Amino acid sequence: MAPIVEDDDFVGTLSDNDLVSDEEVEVPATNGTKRKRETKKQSAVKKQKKDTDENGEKVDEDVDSEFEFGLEDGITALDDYEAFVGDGSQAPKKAIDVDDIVARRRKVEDIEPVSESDGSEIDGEEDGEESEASFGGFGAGADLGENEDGVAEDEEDEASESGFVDEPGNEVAAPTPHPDDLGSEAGSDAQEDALEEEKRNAFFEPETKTPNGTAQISFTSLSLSRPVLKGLSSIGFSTPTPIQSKTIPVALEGKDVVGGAVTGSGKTAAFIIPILERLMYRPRRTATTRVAILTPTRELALQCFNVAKKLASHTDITFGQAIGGLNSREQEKQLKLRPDIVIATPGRFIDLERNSPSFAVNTVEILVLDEADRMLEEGFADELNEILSKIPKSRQTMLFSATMTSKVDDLIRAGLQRPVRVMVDAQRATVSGLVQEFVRLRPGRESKRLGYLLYLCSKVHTDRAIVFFRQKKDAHRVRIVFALCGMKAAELHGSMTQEQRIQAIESFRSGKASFLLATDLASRGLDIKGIETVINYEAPQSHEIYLHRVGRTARAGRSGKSCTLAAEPDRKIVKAAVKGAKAQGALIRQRTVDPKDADTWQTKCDSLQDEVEAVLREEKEEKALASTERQITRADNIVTHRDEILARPKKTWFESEKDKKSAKQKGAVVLNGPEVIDKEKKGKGKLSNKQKKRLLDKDDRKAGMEWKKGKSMGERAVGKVVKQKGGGAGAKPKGKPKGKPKR
Ligand SMILES: Nc1ncnc2c1ncn2[C@@H]1O[C@H](COP(=O)(O)OP(=O)(O)OP(=O)(O)O)[C@@H](O)[C@H]1O
Repeated sequence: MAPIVEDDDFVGTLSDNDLVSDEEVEVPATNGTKRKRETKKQSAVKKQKKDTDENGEKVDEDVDSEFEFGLEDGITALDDYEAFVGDGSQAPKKAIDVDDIVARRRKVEDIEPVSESDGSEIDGEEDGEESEASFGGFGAGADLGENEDGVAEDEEDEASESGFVDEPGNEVAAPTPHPDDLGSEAGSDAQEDALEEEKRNAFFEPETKTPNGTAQISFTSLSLSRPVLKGLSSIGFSTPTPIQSKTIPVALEGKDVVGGAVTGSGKTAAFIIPILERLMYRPRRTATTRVAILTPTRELALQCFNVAKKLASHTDITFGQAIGGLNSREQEKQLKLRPDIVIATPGRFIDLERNSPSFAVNTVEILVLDEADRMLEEGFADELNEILSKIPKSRQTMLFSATMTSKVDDLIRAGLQRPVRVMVDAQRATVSGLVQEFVRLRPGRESKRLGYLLYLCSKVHTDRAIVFFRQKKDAHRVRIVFALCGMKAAELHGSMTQEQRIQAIESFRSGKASFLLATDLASRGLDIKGIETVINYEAPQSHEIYLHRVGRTARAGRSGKSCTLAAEPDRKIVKAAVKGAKAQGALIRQRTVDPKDADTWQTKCDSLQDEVEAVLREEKEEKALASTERQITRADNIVTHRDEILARPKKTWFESEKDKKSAKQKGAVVLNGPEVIDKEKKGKGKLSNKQKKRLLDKDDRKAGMEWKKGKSMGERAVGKVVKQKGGGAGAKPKGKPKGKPKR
C-alpha cells in the first residue's frame, strides 16, 4: 500500500482560501467614537486578484471573480468582512498546528512518539552505506561490485533490467536522449542548428572577452562608489563572484543582460550592485520609481528585498514592495512615496498597478526578472506580457537564472534589446561542493518510499535537511508522520498563509525544525544558510527543477549533499542528473539502504495511518470551527460597517476567470507534469470546494436571490447577507485589455 494516500479531503494547515493577506483599513470603530486602524481579509474584495504561489505557480490568491455569497467552506467570499472587529485589533486567524494536535492526542491517548529507539532493528545498524561510483547510469558501475553487503550487486542486475544503466556495454535498452540530457552535453552549442545560431548572433551583442578573464578582481576595481562599497563590506562581501565581476561592468553601461551561473553563486548581488550604483547618479528632485525587480515567489521577493536593503544601507536609495500575501495597504502607502526600487511578485505588481493610482510604473528604467526562465514559462506568460506592456520599452532589462535559457524565441518575449550574454558556468551544471547521492528503490519497492525517507532522516541525514515533494498533500501528510515519530519538521507549501510560510522558513532557519518538508515553492532561489542536505522524496518534473532543488545546499562555496529516492518513475530525471554530473565531473554516489531498514520504518508508518487520519480529521474540525467563527465576525461586520464596505472601489484584473484558470493549469503542468494534473482532474469523482460553491450559487441565482453582474463586490455581498441594496462606488478600471507587449 502506498503510504502517501492521495486524498481529495486533504486539509492544509489552513485552506487555500486562507491564502490571503491581512490588510489594514480605516473603519469606524463600532463604538462610534473614533476611527481606528483595523485589519481586514483582502480576499473577497480583491475578487480577481491573483498572485504567485507554489514555486511561482499562479494561484487564485483570493476568491473567484464570480463573487457570490461564500458557500465554499462557508468562508470564501466573506473573508473581507471578518476583520471589522470592534476593538480595532486584527481579527484572529486561528493557526492550526499539527504539532499541537499531535501533542494533544498523545496526552489524551497516551501515545508514545515513534522514534528510532523503537526500532530495535534500526538501533544496531550502521548508517546506509555509500559507494562512491564512477557510474554513468544509475545503480551500476564497477565500484558497486566491491560493495560487500551484496545489495549493490543485486541492484546492478535490477538496474540493468530497468534501464537505469547507461554505461557502455551495460545498456539493456539504448537510452533515448532526453532533451535535458542533450542540453547538458559538453559542446551542445555546436549541435545547435544553423538557424538558431543565426538567430542568436543577430539577437545577442557579440561577446567580448573580458580583460580580467578568470583573474580575481576586487569590488574597488569595478569603479563602485563609496556608499555601495560600504554596503558590500557591511554584508561581508570582499571579492566579487565570477557572475558579479562579469555582470557588473556590462550592467553599469545600461546594456540588457542575460545572466546564467550555478545556484548559490551570487546572482542576486550581480544585478543589485549595478542597479544601486546607477541609482547613485539619479536626479533626486522628484521621487521616481525607476527599478522593478520581479521574482516568481513571495519568499524570493522578500529575500531579494532584504539583500538589496542591506547592500543599500549606506545610500539614500529607497525601496518598496509589491509582494503577494503581504499587507497590500501598507505596500500601497510605500509605493505612493515613489520608492526608487520596487521588488515584486507579478500578481501583486499588476494588482497594485491597476488598482492603486499611486503606483506609477511608466517611469521604470530598469527591469529585472530573477529566475527568468521560470517567469518565461507557461503560467506566467500573460502576467509578464501585461507587465511588459506597462513598462517603457526604453528600459534596461536583465534576466537571471541558474538554468537560464538562451533560446532566442523565449528571450524575445522578454523584450530584450541586443542583450549581452553573461554565462559563467556550463548550462545545467551543479556546484562543485555538491555530492549527489541516489538511493535506488528497486521495482516493487516504490511503495516503501516513506520507509526509506524515514530511515534516511532518522539515521543518515538527521538535521538541516530540506525534503522536496511534488505535492502539497504529500508534504503535509509526511509532516504529520514526522510529528508522530517525534521528528522536528516544518512544512512549506502553497496551502499555507504567508505568515505560516514565513514562520516555517524561520523555524527551519533557526534550527528549531531539523527538516523542512517543502514543495517546489522552495526549490528556486531560497538562500538558507547551513542546509546540509536536500532530499528528493521523488524526482521532480524536470532536470531544471532538480538543479534548483539540489542548489539549496552547497551555496557560496560551501559543501552539501543531495539524496534522491529513485524508483522507476524517477528514472528520466535521475538519468539526466547522472549524465550531467558525469559530464562536469561532479561527485555522484549510490547510497545503499538495507531493505530491512526501510521495511521496518514502512511498517511503522503503516501502523500510524489511523493516527494520521485522526490528526487530519481533528485538523479539519478545527478548521471548520475557525471558519465558522470568522463567518460570524464577518456577518457582524457587514451589518455594522455596511456603508464603508459599499464605498470601496471594485478591483479589476486583466484576465478573465477562464484565462486565469487556464494559465494556472499550464503553470501546474510545467511543475508537476500532465499526468498529475490529469489525475487531479479525474480525482475520485468528487467535486472541489470551488465547484460545489459554484453549483450552490447557481441554484441560489435560479431561486431568484439578489445577484447582479456589474455591482460592486461589497454591494453584492451585502445584498446577500442583509438583503439590502446599496449604492457602491464602483471604481474605474484603470488598465487596458490584455495584449502582447509591442517592442
Ligand atoms: N561576493 C560575495 N562574497 C561572499 N558571499 C557572497 C557574494 N555574493 C553572494 N554571496 C552569498 O552567496 C549566497 C548565494 O547568493 P545568491 O542567493 O545571490 O545566489 P544565486 O546565484 O542567486 O542562487 P540561486 O540560483 O539559487 O537563486 C548568499 O548567501 C550570498 O550572501
